[in-house]
Amino acid sequence: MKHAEEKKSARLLAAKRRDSFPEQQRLAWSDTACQQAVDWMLQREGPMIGSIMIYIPFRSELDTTLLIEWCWRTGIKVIVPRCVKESRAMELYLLQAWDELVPGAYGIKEPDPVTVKRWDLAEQLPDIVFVPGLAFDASGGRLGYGGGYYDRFHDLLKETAAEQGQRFPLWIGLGYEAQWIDHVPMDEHDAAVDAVITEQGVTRGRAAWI
Ligand SMILES: Nc1nc2c(c(=O)[nH]1)N(C=O)[C@@H](CNc1ccc(C(=O)N[C@@H](CCC(=O)O)C(=O)O)cc1)CN2
Ligand SMILES: Nc1ncnc2c1ncn2[C@@H]1O[C@H](COP(=O)(O)OP(=O)(O)OP(=O)(O)O)[C@@H](O)[C@H]1O
Repeated sequence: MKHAEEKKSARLLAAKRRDSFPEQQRLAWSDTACQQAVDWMLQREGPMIGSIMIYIPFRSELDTTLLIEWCWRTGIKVIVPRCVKESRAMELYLLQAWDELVPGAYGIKEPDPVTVKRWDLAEQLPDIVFVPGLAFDASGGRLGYGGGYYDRFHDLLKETAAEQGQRFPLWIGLGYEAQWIDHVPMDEHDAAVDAVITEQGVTRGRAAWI
């Protein structure tokens, strides 16, 4: 990987910066950003959204609670991943209530694999995937924790979309304004986001059509 060292130091810096904001500030930004995502989903043209895939926040990540609860109230299906550490893959589950989450890999809350309904990608792809990040840049660059989980999942989605003749989901980053950086070092396997939503609104990456 060409940018391994550069990414490592960028990760440390970005994590430190994101952690430095007081929790109350982060929660306020999070709720506003979630509301921006709701407004965008309501205003965008095309068929109504049927399902989203979204992360459950850990550490100082943007808190997605408001967006998830809005989807539940609106009848939009909420799909949440679970990490399989051995293969660095993600399994998907249909989340319907908070008590379906249990402590999982890396201390992230994940759907209880024993009781929660599995989501079969081959049957239906989510319409939107909201991805977490340590930092984003204006051309869709995204810096993650380095597990490659979302990049690998992006490949799987691509294959599945091609096999099933389904539309590829919108790939949207969620973060605070404070998470913009000038340039995210991107390797060939890195998936760029179509847009980033923050408390200030939607910023399109290379996909001006969103
Ligand atoms: N909420 C949430 N869920 C998510 C992600 C995420 O970023 N946020 N992921 C997005 O990919 C995956 C989890 N990826 C992770 C990868 C590494 C570490 C981690 O703790 N890394 C160590 C350093 C690793 C090492 O090199 O030893 C660390 O940061 O201290 C955590 C999560 C899947 N689920
Ligand atoms: N599509 C892929 N197939 C196989 N390995 C991959 C793929 N994408 C990434 N990897 C591997 O995963 C590791 C982490 O990649 P990278 O540093 O880009 O992670 P990241 O995008 O920051 O993390 P994440 O997506 O988990 O937030 C690298 O070793 C990389 O080679």
